[in-house]
Amino acid sequence: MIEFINVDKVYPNKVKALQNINLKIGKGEFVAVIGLSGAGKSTLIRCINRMHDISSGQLIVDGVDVKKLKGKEIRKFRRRIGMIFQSFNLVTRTTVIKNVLVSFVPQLSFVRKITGLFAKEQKIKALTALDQVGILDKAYVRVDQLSGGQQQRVALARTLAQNPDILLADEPIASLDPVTSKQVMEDFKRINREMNISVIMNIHHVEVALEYADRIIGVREGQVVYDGKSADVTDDVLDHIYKGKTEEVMEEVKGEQAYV
Ligand SMILES: Nc1ncnc2c1ncn2[C@@H]1O[C@H](COP(=O)(O)OP(=O)(O)OP(=O)(O)O)[C@@H](O)[C@H]1O
Repeated sequence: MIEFINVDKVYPNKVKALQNINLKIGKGEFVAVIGLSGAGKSTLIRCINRMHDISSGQLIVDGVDVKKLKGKEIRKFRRRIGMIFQSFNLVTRTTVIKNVLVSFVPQLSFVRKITGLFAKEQKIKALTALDQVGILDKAYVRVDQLSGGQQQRVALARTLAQNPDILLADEPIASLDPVTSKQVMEDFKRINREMNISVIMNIHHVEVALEYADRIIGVREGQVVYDGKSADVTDDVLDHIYKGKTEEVMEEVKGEQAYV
């Protein structure tokens, strides 16, 4: 369970990115966070694994008060929370399996670290994770020979190899074409259902969010302005979350018409 209690986040430049956030996200939920650019979606997600510190309030993740974690505790805590980024964050000049094995480096002994020797059990875990995302046959292929969608699956496998309880995804399909995006979203959905891993995803594609997520959290100017089932999201709800956008587009259209 992830619980935000009266959470505020103010960046050092005084930008109030989150204001009085109160949320409860249960184990195994698939949540999409939507909203305009700059609304606070990334900040909301990145507070969960302490990539960003909250400024006030309380954030409890599976009974852990995230704000109180220190040093080694933060690293240990993060191992339970996988993070997927838009840019995949892979070492492209090496093989797929090596990229997945990298996730075990913090757990290696000093000798294994300097020799790069991974235990058999770790290799099995890495291969299992690649199988779970359907790219086991690419294990010994260099990452730079893979498509964007396949690279995102490698990133997903690297995270799965750690047996996370929670998967945070920050715009995971932003740089993928629509067909590949669907495949990656199917992977997330399968992992969510079959492994009961909670997924909290920041996503710009509203129609994809509505199709795959069970719950939508709409953020506007740092505040939660909608929290409900995807099936209950109406045009009015979207207008409320994206308030201002329609008027902006209309202004642009009017401007363009003036040129014609
Ligand atoms: N490191 C930072 N330092 C200062 N301000 C920041 C920082 N990161 C984000 N912000 C500001 O906080 C607000 C929320 O940003 P955030 O990145 O969370 O929004 P977002 O909804 O994820 O946007 P996008 O969809 O464009 O990624 C914005 O006004 C942004 O400029």
